[in-house]
Amino acid sequence: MEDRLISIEGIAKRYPAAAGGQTTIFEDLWLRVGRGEFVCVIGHSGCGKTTVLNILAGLDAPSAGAVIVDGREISGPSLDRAVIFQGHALLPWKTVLGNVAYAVASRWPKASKAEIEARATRAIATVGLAGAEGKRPAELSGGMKQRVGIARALAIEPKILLMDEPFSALDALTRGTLQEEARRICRETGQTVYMITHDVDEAIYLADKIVLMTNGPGARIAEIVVNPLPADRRQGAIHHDPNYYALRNHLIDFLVSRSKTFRDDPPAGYDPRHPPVVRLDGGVAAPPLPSAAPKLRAVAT
Ligand SMILES: Nc1ncnc2c1ncn2[C@@H]1O[C@H](COP(=O)(O)OP(=O)(O)OP(=O)(O)O)[C@@H](O)[C@H]1O
Repeated sequence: MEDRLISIEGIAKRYPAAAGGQTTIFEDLWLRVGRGEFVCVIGHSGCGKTTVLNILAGLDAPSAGAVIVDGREISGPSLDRAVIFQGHALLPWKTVLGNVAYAVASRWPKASKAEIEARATRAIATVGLAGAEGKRPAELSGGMKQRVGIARALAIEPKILLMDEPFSALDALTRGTLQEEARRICRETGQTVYMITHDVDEAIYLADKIVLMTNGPGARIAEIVVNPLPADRRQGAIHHDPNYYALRNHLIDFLVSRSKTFRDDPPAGYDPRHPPVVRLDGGVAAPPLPSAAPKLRAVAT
């Protein structure tokens, strides 16, 4: 039985349309995320991924529906939910230690300076930045700044880590290293993560579950793909896993074709409250599948 931490319950987002009326960016989104799960969300630009993440962060509100975290409906930002954006948003006048300590002090306002610095120093070491505590953001590379962003988020021990394409602005080598560290840290700490990515391989490496969103307007969650790769996967070797190409093909096929056709041609029996959960286990094939897709088994949540 899943220990549910996040429950997205029928949320929609609408904006006034230029020609009058309203534009519905997405509607009737339902998703449950278990404690300790690493969820990656994939979908084309404009389908509302960032809007959903902002709603989870409490920075935006849905036009309909609700988000329940740990049994309570969220109504605004909270230190229980830390956000890591693509840009690092560090305070330029503070050192690495100062930036992380600032967040720690907001979380535990009664803690002593020594306790705050000790906690911040530990988080900085966790992301491999020991020795750089005294540097200011202008003295850091993009990868180092993003590490500080991760340290700052982790240092406050959030219930949920929300990441919006956190590695997309980095060079390939740094991105790979940070993906490995993010996965290691999140596994070691049992961190629950909700992350947006455009990078299919990043999702395959990091996620326990991959949420596929259809194109907007009126975007939906088309399905939830359970990652069949073993938990102790290694980044440089995942392409040797027998399920790797089937998974990759399935995700790319969705982005290339089904994300566009889903709205007009949803699979028979599609229920937005229970998007199909797809498992690549070589089992019996079930809809919704294009003919070229690997054998999948779809089960209701
Ligand atoms: N304040 C606003 N008023 C009107 N439309 C808006 C507003 N904010 C966002 N939108 C629209 O909502 C849609 C979803 O935006 P959002 O940034 O959530 O998409 P996304 O899937 O994260 O895209 P990307 O992958 O490009 O970051 C876009 O079409 C955007 O133009």
